[in-house]
Amino acid sequence: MSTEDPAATASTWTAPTARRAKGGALDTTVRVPGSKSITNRAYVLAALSTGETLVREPLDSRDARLMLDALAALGAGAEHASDGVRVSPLTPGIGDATVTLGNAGTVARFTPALAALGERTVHFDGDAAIRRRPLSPLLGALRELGADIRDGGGEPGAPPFTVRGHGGLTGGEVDLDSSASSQFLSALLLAAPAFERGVTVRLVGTVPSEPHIAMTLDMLRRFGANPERSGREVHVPPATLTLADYTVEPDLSTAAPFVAAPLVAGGTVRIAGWPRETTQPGDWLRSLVAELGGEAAFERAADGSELLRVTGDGLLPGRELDLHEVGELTPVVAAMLCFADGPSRISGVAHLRGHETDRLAALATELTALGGHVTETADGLVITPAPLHAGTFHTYDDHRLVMAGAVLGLRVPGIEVENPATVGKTFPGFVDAWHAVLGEA
Ligand SMILES: O=C(O)C1=C[C@@H](OP(=O)(O)O)[C@@H](O)[C@H](O)C1
Ligand SMILES: C=C(OP(=O)(O)O)C(=O)O
Repeated sequence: MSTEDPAATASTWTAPTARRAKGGALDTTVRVPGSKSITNRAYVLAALSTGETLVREPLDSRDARLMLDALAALGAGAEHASDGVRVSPLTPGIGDATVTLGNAGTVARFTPALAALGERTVHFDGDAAIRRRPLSPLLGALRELGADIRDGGGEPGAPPFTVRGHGGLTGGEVDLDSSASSQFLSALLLAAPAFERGVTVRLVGTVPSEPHIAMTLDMLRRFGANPERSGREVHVPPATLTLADYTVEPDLSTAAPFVAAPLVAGGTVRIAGWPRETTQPGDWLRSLVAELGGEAAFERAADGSELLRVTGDGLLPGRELDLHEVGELTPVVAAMLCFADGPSRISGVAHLRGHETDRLAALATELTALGGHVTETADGLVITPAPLHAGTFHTYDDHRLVMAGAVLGLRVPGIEVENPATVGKTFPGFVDAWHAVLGEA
């Protein structure tokens, strides 16, 4: 998997219709790769630990490789073994280093603090898209906590920028507006055990993607830190991190199009390894299935492993959904709701304008171009039922738009998904897995 800008490999993919599925209704099991959010947190926490950590079943994708490359540039080690990736801690080092961000929010937000803890001069830059994504509230907070960060000639507080490491960060109290991305808060919390005074973050504004904050706190605890949250304050005292072994869960947000498939096309799809307890936002899909008239139930496979069985009949009601906590699911959910028999409204996701692309604008434009009646609001989308037709679905270098295009193709022949390779941000094997689910492997 290349970490080159995927725009370079543009082509189109005709998303298969479910009509072609063997035997009519879907009936299959799919295994999705490891969680991007958990994998990249595990790598960061492992790099901050005192000993080696074996990260089992990690995601291998553009974002995960960018994170490993970033940590290597900052002095950590990563050895690919048959049972996972062995990450060894950051080492001090001098001279210049470069961190390539791609369009990975987790790399752009989680690694600058690590550079400030070291002694290198580290240059950060990435795809054109990451230069437009919000970062400045985080860089401002890091400066207040003692980091030496210099703008690199573009927009202030955006890539390119340089972090000059002076061997550590004082830390302490800081105000943070994390309303544009929960990753700002996660970034401070993940690095805080290594700050001399830890950190106390006083939150200004509302933080989206709440499950991702719960994920950060949970993983900090597993690595030995003691974060405490009280109202709008989060405190992480200094701590020595260590964890020998960590197993990554399947990515439940990557599972979203596979959960959508039986609801949109009718039939059953089983998702292997769905955890009974998790902090992942994708777990909310189980309640969405019920709300949309389908069924999602845990099942045990013949080999004893857990599955989530999702069943639907292709009939979907319109719904009003606040996706503030689960924003990354919006593209797939919007695609599903295009097939509902009544109007729908998605709200609470203004921050999606700062994702891989402006997802609200992209979804409204692309779904309208295919015949849909989809309009943007300040913080979401209004979707009114209308028949869709064949056409090109532009994906704006956004993996989740590829997944949304696949869902549209289930019921609309001739959806040409532009640049399917960009899905490699989180699931390089997505197109093959999708064909397999439709019985076309
Ligand atoms: O911390 C994380 O791993 C993530 C947090 C969320 O970011 P935002 O809060 O910016 O939406 C989510 O959308 C992103 O895909 C992954
Ligand atoms: C917003 C997303 O990614 P990132 O980690 O780049 O923010 C996403 O995966 O939907």
